[in-house]
Amino acid sequence: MWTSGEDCVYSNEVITALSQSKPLVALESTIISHGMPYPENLQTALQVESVVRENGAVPATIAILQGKVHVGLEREELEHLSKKGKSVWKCSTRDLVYVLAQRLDGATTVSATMVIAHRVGIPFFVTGGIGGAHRGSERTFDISTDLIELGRTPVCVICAGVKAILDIPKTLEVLETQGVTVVTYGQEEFPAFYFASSGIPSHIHVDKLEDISRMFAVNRRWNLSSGLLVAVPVPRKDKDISDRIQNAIQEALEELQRKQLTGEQVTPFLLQRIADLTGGDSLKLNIELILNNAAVGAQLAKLYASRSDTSS
Ligand SMILES: O=c1[nH]cc([C@@H]2O[C@H](COP(=O)(O)O)[C@@H](O)[C@H]2O)c(=O)[nH]1
Repeated sequence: MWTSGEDCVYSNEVITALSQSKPLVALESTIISHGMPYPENLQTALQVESVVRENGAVPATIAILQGKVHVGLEREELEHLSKKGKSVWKCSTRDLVYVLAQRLDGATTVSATMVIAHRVGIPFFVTGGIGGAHRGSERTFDISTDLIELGRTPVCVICAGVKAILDIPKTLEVLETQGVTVVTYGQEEFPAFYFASSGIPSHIHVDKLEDISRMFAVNRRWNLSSGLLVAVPVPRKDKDISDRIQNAIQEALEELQRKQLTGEQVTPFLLQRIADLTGGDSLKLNIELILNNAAVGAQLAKLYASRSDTSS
């Protein structure tokens, strides 16, 4: 446990869980500030935490507030981040030292949340979708740090696959290069966030959470530096919504090209445009898939905590 009270503040719920070795699930905060509008972001963050509790684990939403790492947020802190939205620093691994040193507020992305979760000893982390290799990344080099962090931080990340706004085959190639084990839960095809189907077969798929728990136990026993990425298909398979989201993705990508946005602005812009163009349907699906991931992640954390062959 990271005991430096100077830099790290734990919520009471998280402190108790850590001291009693209860299963914990880390949650990111960029999804709250940059991934969704207010008030849906606040409602979703609270719901995700409830789903984690209902499934037998303790939620630890991670963010940086006035230069301190918070592991577990109180309601007013969640409200603060939700309302400040995109004016909060989008903090990926490269930004951590700046945001901490300047005593800023930072919403942690998948990469920074992984770094912090690992540091405080939380092996499971639930999110919606990870960042990836953007379309055209062979020219722009726009590849999310999330993929690199997965290669060097041994945390089990539960997501709904990789968004179709990204280049999915390239994303999987980069993960392979980084030595990341990617496993799809419950189907053969790798899921594409809004869509259960991507047309791309998974390198590894399993049907039981016990298999994933055992894989992560091996990862930890071998002391690997890489993480385990678990892809959980979105539960709703509605052809009509899928078609509308597919069209919206095309339109949003064309707008992106015209606007010439780059770097950390790309993902929030696309998510917002797709939500606008689908009249909020993509946002509803986004919320559904995160809640589903939260249930799966909490069950997995609980299962893992009951193993007799692990120490963490
Ligand atoms: O559906 C979502 N996917 C991803 C993100 C966030 O976007 C980050 C990736 O950003 P970039 O593509 O700039 O690396 C992820 O780590 C995550 O925090 C999000 O808010 N919503």
